[in-house]
Amino acid sequence: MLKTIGAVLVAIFSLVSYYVYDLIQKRRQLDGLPQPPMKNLLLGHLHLADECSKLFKGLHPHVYANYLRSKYNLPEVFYIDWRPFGPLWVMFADPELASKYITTEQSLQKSLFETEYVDCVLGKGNMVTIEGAHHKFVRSMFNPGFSLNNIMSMAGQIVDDVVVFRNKLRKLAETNEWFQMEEEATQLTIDVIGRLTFDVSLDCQKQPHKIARLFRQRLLLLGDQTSIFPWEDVSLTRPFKLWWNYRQLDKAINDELDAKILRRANELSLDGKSSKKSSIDLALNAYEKEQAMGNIIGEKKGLEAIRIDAPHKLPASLRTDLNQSIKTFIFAGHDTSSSVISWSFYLLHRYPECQAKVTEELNTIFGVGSDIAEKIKTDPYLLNKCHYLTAIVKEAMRLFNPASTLRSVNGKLANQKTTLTDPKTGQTLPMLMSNNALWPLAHMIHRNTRFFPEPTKFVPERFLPSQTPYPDAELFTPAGKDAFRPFEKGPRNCIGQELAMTEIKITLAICVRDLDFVVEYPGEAPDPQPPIPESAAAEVAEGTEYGDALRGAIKTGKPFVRRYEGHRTYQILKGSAKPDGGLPGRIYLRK
Ligand code: HEM
Repeated sequence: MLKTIGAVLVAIFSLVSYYVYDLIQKRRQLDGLPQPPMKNLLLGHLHLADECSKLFKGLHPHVYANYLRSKYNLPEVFYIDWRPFGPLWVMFADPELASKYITTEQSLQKSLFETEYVDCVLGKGNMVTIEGAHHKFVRSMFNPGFSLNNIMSMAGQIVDDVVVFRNKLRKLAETNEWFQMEEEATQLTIDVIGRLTFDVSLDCQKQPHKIARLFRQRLLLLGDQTSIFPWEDVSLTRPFKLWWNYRQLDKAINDELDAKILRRANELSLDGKSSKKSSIDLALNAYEKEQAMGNIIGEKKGLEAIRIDAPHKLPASLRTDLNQSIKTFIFAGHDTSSSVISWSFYLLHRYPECQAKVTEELNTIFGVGSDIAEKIKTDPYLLNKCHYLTAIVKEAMRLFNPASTLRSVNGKLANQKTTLTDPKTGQTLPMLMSNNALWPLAHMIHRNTRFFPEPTKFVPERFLPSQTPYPDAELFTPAGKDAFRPFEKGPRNCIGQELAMTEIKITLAICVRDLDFVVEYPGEAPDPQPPIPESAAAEVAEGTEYGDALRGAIKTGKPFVRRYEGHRTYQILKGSAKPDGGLPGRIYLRK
């Protein structure tokens, strides 16, 4: 017996020793590469994971690398080693290198850290995580539905949904009711996605819709995604609840899809094409055309062309692609757009001079006291003249970007570059190392002072060459062409970017001239406006009032209201980067 126990102990000891030895060898590969200081080879940068998760508790982890870069004055590509509790990160603050090696000139596969999470939300086979020919097929089927021309042709319907939103806000202003802006904006963006996808409003703004409810429930079920250490977020019932929620969501979407197919069958004109412009209509048109030409992968050539005019005629693989794509549009499109709408309201209140400028622009383009909703319906291209409004949306997304991409080098693929050369330092940097993830971190790139001087300040004019206070910024040079990347770049960029920009601009154009949103967190003074620091590292530095108070609270464990770069409305991770607390507050009619 003693012999057996002894043998087991020796085996465990040998395994642990080998594991530690292997980890230390892996950390040694980072010698001489740009990185923050390691405490020792055993712990790597885990002490920094601990520091960041305490200083920025509750915040979206995309703030960590930006903080470490300023604190340790790191170059524009650097490594952070969180193995074995996370990946070896390769962080990019240089937009040119990010596009050249990761997203555009060479477009790398999505990283496992991204695909595992997204597949858990949407199920396998969704547009965000599929690769290669399957991705090309699905993307090209949906491209027509998301083209700018098609979105502009649906502007009138988007206006109808925005008018419901504006009327709700007006009512909330009349009753002086406390509410969460992001909640209201999310119902609007789901209605807009419904319009674009099915050609009917899901009417979420008027009554709760099953699909929206199940989806929101799903995101909540996924728990805390900010935990770095596995023991921080454990739930035994979660897998079952997620499975049940998935079944219901799948069914609800299939029901809506079948209803759409039946409506389309009635709408089919004599030549067999639907004149409707929803993305499902256009995708079915594209599929039928490709199928008639024998271009569908996996189908034999010469099969008789089908017309999908009844739910049972939808091929099973196409049903799965459509169902997964609808889920993806809701996932990728609802809270990203609603967050930008929410932050734009917040920022316009905080910066009255910007509010005055946008009001002046709206008055000039649409007329003083005009019904902007009606004017956009008559001529949606008037939106193209709203240059300052567009700059506000861009600056809101620069400061509070809702999403980004994570990639990895797959050693099995031929012709893939596995090292990069940083032209500024001349150093060759490996991109392929054990368990690593490459992050062209929009949050950090958007704070790169070469392109965005005084990065923590809200300055919409920086996007307008004739008005920018930073004419020497590299944003206006070829090097700066990819510096603003809220929708990412290359073949895997956001398919919904024209829809997002159009719906956000329509919403702001219709609402912000008359409505003023003021933040109010429960139990806190309304309208918090902490000073804007030079950087996040300067804000939390020891010796500053906020930095010392924060450290005191960390030590004592007392509750503490955090802020980031001078904003109480910091970003949290819940599917995407959203405003903390759903951006709570009250709305007022402007005099
Ligand atoms: C302000 C709003 C939005 C932002 C900031 C945003 C941002 C992004 C980003 C950064 C990606 C790349 C993700 C990755 O590589 O993993 C992406 C992909 C995607 N987005 Fe958006 N998005 C927005 C709105 C929308 C909307 C409204 C839709 C559709 C209704 C949408 C649908 C998608 C889809 C389907 C993908 C995957 C595309 C592909 O891989 O081919 N997004 N988005």
